[in-house]
Amino acid sequence: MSEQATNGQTSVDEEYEHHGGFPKFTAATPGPNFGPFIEAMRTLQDLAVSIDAPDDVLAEARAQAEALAALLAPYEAKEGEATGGRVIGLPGRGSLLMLPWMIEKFDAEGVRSRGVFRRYHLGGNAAAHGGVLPLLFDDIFGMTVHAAGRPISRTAYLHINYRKVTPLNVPLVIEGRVDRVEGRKAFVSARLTDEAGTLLADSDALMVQLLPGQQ
Ligand SMILES: CCCCCCCCCCCCCCCC(=O)SCCNC(=O)CCNC(=O)[C@H](O)C(C)(C)COP(=O)(O)OP(=O)(O)OC[C@H]1O[C@@H](n2cnc3c(N)ncnc32)[C@H](O)[C@@H]1OP(=O)(O)O
Repeated sequence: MSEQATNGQTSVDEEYEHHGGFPKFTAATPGPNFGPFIEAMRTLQDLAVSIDAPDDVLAEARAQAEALAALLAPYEAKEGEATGGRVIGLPGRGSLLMLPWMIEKFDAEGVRSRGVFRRYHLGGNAAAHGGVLPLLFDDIFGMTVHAAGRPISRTAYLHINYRKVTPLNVPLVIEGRVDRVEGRKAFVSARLTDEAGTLLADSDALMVQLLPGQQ
């Protein structure tokens, strides 16, 4: 823990601990039902984008979905306290927004993650939607700078080369690394391949370290 500055301002070390204006995130350890609950929600997302059901079935589904929302609404928590996104051992860290991929490697040399794009990621003609690849790359870059020991940074730019169509329900691998650092700037890159090593997309991005108090 850093020392408190005598003039009442926070010290540089404390600003570092707060990672700019970000809240400090700690890992969550939910009960055993959280992971299966999130997986069931993903299956629902797959079905919500793929069903062709009669209206009486939709009426029943709507009633059940509204009942589920009413059950959960009293437990809404603010950022940094909600469980989703803070469970290291779950796909996508237990976040429904993130790709449901598992981190395999997380160190200063780089981050590797493996998973599949699912039916709810469909863009067109059996390929992943082009808009979900930046989500995957941006998340791997956030983790990559974190694993490299850099303070919380924001993505200033992110460039993607779509080399081949990205298939659904096929195990894929993404690897990210820090290429170089210039002051607040970390230049990062990542590659998305299939398990045979075929390149599907690659990306490079600039992650800029936040200043004290910066949102
Ligand atoms: C245990 C529980 C689990 C936790 C385990 C997970 C870990 C995970 C951690 C969370 C990780 C969060 C990760 C959030 C990731 C996002 O938030 S992504 C969201 C999308 N990005 C944004 O919203 C960013 C919006 N933009 C901004 O906020 C500001 O533009 C920025 C990027 C902070 C930069 O603004 P600034 O601080 O005013 O800096 P500025 O002086 O303009 O630029 C600094 C330098 O960068 C250069 N630069 C800035 N922008 C650009 C650009 N677009 N192109 C080229 N150069 C640029 C400048 O030229 C300058 O260069 P130098 O002159 O110093 O050489």
